[in-house]
Amino acid sequence: MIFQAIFDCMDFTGWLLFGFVLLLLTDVVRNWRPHNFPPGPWAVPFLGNVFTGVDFKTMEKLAQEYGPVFSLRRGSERMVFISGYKMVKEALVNQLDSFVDRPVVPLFHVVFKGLGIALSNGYLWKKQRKFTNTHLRYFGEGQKSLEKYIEVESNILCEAFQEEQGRQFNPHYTITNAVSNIISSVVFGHRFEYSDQNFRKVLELDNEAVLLAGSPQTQLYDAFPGLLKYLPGPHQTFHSNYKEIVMFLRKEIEKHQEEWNANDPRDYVDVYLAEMEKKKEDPSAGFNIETLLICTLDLIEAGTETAATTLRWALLYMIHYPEIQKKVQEEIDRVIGQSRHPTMADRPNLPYTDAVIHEVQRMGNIVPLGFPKMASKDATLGGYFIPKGTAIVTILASVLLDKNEWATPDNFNPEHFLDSEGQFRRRNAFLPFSAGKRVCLGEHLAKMELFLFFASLLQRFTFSPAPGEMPSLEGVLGFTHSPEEFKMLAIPR
Ligand code: HEM
Repeated sequence: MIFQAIFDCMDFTGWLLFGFVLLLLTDVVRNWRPHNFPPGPWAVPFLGNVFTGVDFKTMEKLAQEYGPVFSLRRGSERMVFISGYKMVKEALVNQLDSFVDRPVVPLFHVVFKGLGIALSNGYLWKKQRKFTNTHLRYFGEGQKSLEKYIEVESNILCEAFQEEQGRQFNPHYTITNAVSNIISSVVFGHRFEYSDQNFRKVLELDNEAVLLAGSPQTQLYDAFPGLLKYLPGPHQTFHSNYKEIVMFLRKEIEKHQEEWNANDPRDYVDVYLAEMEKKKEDPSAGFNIETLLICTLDLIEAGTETAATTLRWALLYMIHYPEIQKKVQEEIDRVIGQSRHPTMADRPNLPYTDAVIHEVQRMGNIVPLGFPKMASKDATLGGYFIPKGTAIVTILASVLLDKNEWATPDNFNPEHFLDSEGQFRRRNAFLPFSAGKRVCLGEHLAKMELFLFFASLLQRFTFSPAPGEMPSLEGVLGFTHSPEEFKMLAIPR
């Protein structure tokens, strides 16, 4: 009776208010924080914390306020953030099976569709990762070994720098092309000339996509994919860039299919095509053309942007710290000299150079938030309850810059990786490749690339800023943390 009377005298505004309160209540009930869930800032009704930029600097501030395990809500999805070496190690290493899966990230899902290696799960992920790992490990020997490929490419890169004849230039795409040529040789059996405009376009599209992936406007897509897919915005550029990259990769695969000879496997794609024949009886392992396409995307992308960005940071730090550059060159001159190329066998004899590369990776901090993860089962972390299916972010930046682990966390200091005798010293909190079951698949390859490219460049050149233009060490935040564009001089030694 009372409700009837209220309804009878409600006007349009009253109904609007009533509808809003009802929606608000539904939102509150639907997004009720589970018992003992990690704390976090107050979330705006309906939207959650979409106005909090998910970048490592903001996340560090939140960790100071809420502790090493805290949460945010985007739309109606809750995300848990894990900060600092102690807690990240607990999550990835001590609780090895708790956070193995990837969540569906709508922005990426449009492209990767849960296939391939980096964003797949379960049986398909296990099979694809194992197959790719085996191929990378036994890629080839002698003239076709990974080390040989990197040595040859380092030489070509040095020649390209030489052609600049001491003039100022931006090394961005020459380095990216050189690094990409290593994984391209593994995957497609050939490299791309630095003058190849088609490939350059692919590298530029990828670079733009990686930058866009980190912007708050693009990330808004993850909170409201159903609505935003119809609206203009940076997410549209992101998706159309990937469309073009995928088209490029598809053409390479089609060429391989035409030329395929079961008795003469030349590269990853050829070996994968053979595996597709063998695994016909096991469709859930996912050995088919669509998964191959995404595996090549994973490898080319993860194998290019990361190591190339690290090398750009390396040159930038050398420009900023000429006395450190000089010490690296002196060590290389003493151990290798000028008459032969650096090899992996030289690494144990170049502890200072090795320490500098590690310190570049620590300060470069190129994947600050790691790759997204998901609780594979109900878990407890730092005393908080994390239900199965919750999205997890391990803040790798907070490990590489952890005040409890590094003597001078915010300063470039190769001594972090040297003992009192000047010998190389491993550090547990050095986790740029993450850890646990999802640890970077290309760690071994990346370490070879960084060492051989860096040592070859410093053997042949001295790097300095373009006159009057000391480049910034601030960095640009996208999906990766990369240097701002800079020009430099490469003076032959
Ligand atoms: C300096 C260079 C590199 C860095 C810093 C780096 C870093 C990372 C990180 C942080 C992850 C996420 C791990 C996790 O989820 O816990 C990852 C995954 C991955 N990386 Fe790398 N990476 C580098 C180079 C490479 C290279 C050269 C390749 C090429 C083979 C590669 C292939 C992959 C793949 C396929 C994954 C996904 C693994 C999976 O989900 O099972 N990475 N990398």
